[in-house]
Amino acid sequence: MSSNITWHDTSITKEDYRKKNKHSSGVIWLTGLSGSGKSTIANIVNQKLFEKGLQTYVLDGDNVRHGLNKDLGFGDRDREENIRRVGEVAKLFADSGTIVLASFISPFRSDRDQIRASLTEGEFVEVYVDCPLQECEKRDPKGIYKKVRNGEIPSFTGIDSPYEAPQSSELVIRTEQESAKESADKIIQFLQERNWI
Ligand SMILES: Nc1ncnc2c1ncn2[C@@H]1O[C@H](COP(=O)(O)OS(=O)(=O)O)[C@@H](OP(=O)(O)O)[C@H]1O
Ligand SMILES: Nc1ncnc2c1ncn2[C@@H]1O[C@H](COP(=O)(O)OP(=O)(O)O)[C@@H](O)[C@H]1O
Repeated sequence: MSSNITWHDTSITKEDYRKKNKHSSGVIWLTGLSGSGKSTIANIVNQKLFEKGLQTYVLDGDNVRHGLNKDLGFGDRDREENIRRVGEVAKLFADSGTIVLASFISPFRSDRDQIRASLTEGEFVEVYVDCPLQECEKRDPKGIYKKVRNGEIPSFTGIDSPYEAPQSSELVIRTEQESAKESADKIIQFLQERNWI
């Protein structure tokens, strides 16, 4: 299908962008149930890194589904395509020297692993935002679980659509047991240990 398309190398490389920014780049991938705390934590990390003068950006499921992926729903195939496209976008951001905070349910292990494989080793940090369904449902920040229980939303993750928890993520964050700020600090500490920042 793409046999007539040629890849163009640019004269400014990822390393050049990183040198200019004075820090490394890559993808911090937050995965977990709806309401587990992905967006909240991604936002705190983003704000803290931004305040340090770093080049960062948040890619968030709800937002991306308003634009780039507004043609996609929540069947297995559409979720897979959602994550594939977002993975490609995240890779472009990483190539531009940006630290990307990607916050998506991303329920399928193979989809997340494919993004890891598409990036250079060490550029993908999987963060499992672990929170029991019962607690997510109690929080229900958008009132979405209420709608699910009223039968208004089919194929909802954790209810009647699967969630495959990571088995070897770089970080596990238990948001029922720690504050969002503590979780954000853990991620930042990890980036410091890995010499990203
Ligand atoms: N059926 C169903 N299942 C799960 N989630 C649903 C569904 N319908 C709508 N929503 C809302 O969409 C947000 C999840 O979008 P994602 O792009 O992260 O999902 S996925 O990775 O493609 O599974 C999710 O937002 P978050 O709460 O931020 O995770 C929900 O608010
Ligand atoms: N430790 C915590 N970490 C993150 N969010 C928390 C925590 N404790 C309570 N919350 C609350 O839980 C909700 C999580 O919502 P959100 O960040 O939108 O989750 P997600 O993006 O995973 O759907 C927010 O209302 C947030 O204030």
